[in-house]
Amino acid sequence: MGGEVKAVPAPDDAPVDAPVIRSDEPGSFAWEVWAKRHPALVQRLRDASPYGPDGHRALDALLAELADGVIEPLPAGAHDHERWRAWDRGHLGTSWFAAPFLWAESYFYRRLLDAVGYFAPGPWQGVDPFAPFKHAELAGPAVDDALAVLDRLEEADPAARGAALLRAALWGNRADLGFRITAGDVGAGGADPALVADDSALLWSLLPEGRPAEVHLVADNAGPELIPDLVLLDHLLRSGRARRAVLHVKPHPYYVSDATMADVADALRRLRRAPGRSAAETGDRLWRAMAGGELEVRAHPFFCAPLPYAEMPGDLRAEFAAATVTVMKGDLNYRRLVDDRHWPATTPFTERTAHFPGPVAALRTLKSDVITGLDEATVTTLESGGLPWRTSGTHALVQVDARGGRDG
Ligand SMILES: O=P(O)(O)OC[C@@]1(O)O[C@H](CO)[C@@H](O)[C@@H]1O
Repeated sequence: MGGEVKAVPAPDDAPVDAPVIRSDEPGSFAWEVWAKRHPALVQRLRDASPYGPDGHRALDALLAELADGVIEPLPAGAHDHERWRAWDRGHLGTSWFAAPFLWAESYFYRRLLDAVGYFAPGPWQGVDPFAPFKHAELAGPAVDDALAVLDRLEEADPAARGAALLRAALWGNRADLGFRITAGDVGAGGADPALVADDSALLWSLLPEGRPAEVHLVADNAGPELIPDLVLLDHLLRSGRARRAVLHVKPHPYYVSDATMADVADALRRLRRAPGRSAAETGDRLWRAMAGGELEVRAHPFFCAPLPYAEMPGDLRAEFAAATVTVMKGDLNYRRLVDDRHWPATTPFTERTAHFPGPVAALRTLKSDVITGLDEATVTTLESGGLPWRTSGTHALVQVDARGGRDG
């Protein structure tokens, strides 16, 4: 088991006593990620790209370091060496398993890019190692099938269409349900038993039609998740619920499928050439919105930082402070929003988001241990089911803190 538990600076003066999630408990979700998922990922990378001996050697060395070494710093010449020294919280030189899961995994992806020569001058510079997986997902017929549903949604009234698109963006985070909206879902508006919390009415109330809202969406995964995110932004712009939309993506490849600018461009091209009329029109509208500035993509370095959002730098804080609402997509953004700790599940979501500089909404399928904002009855039902509801992606949530900026 890990040594000293180092507290991440708290966003306020309240004592933070929930234990940080680490990876040193065999059998835990975080432990399995290191022991199984990452070695398997390295093998997939070797199979997907024809790396030379240097690449294979660097991947071998990284795997050996993960298994029984300590966390090594970036090479002194790395362009972001200083940035990572600033982001270090004393974990360099310690075991990967003892460091906080959030910190260590973020740094693992940074080191993986080094191993495959992503940043170094040479033939692999700028080549996304995860691109083969992303492209395969985007090219699949499942995306066409999912997008065909948009034609049917055109017939729904705007509120029902919005509800369906919000749900598609939410379940898109599971990356296999994207647009599989059945006719019954459109406009049904009923409670979804797989939602452990649903503040979607509060989210819509922040975006009434005709107000000059600026919506920020912090993207998670590319392809089957990013497409419904883009379609949702198009809906908000088109229905007059937003005047401007800002899409935040990662500045470089991360967590396998996280979206970068290149993935946004691929998704928009995919929409434009989709067989369904509505999908192609949506792609064209978004293309024009990019040209006109109504849709802007940004890629702040902090989106690949190993730290919670409570520690975001001032320039990013100012961007979110100016937003009518910021929508955080996915599991990792949730972990960074509420801080990656073993919180009691009934800890109020709004208590954990008081540091955020403006109204914020989380759209997340549950894929890791952290959870907040549940009521007692929901927790009892979930726990009595005996299933891994926190980590299996079978459940999802929409949680909203409409107040924003309470910690000054
Ligand atoms: O952010 P996402 O794509 O929804 O999920 C990221 C994720 O798959 O990666 C981590 C484990 O590798 C977990 O936080 C989570 O399950």
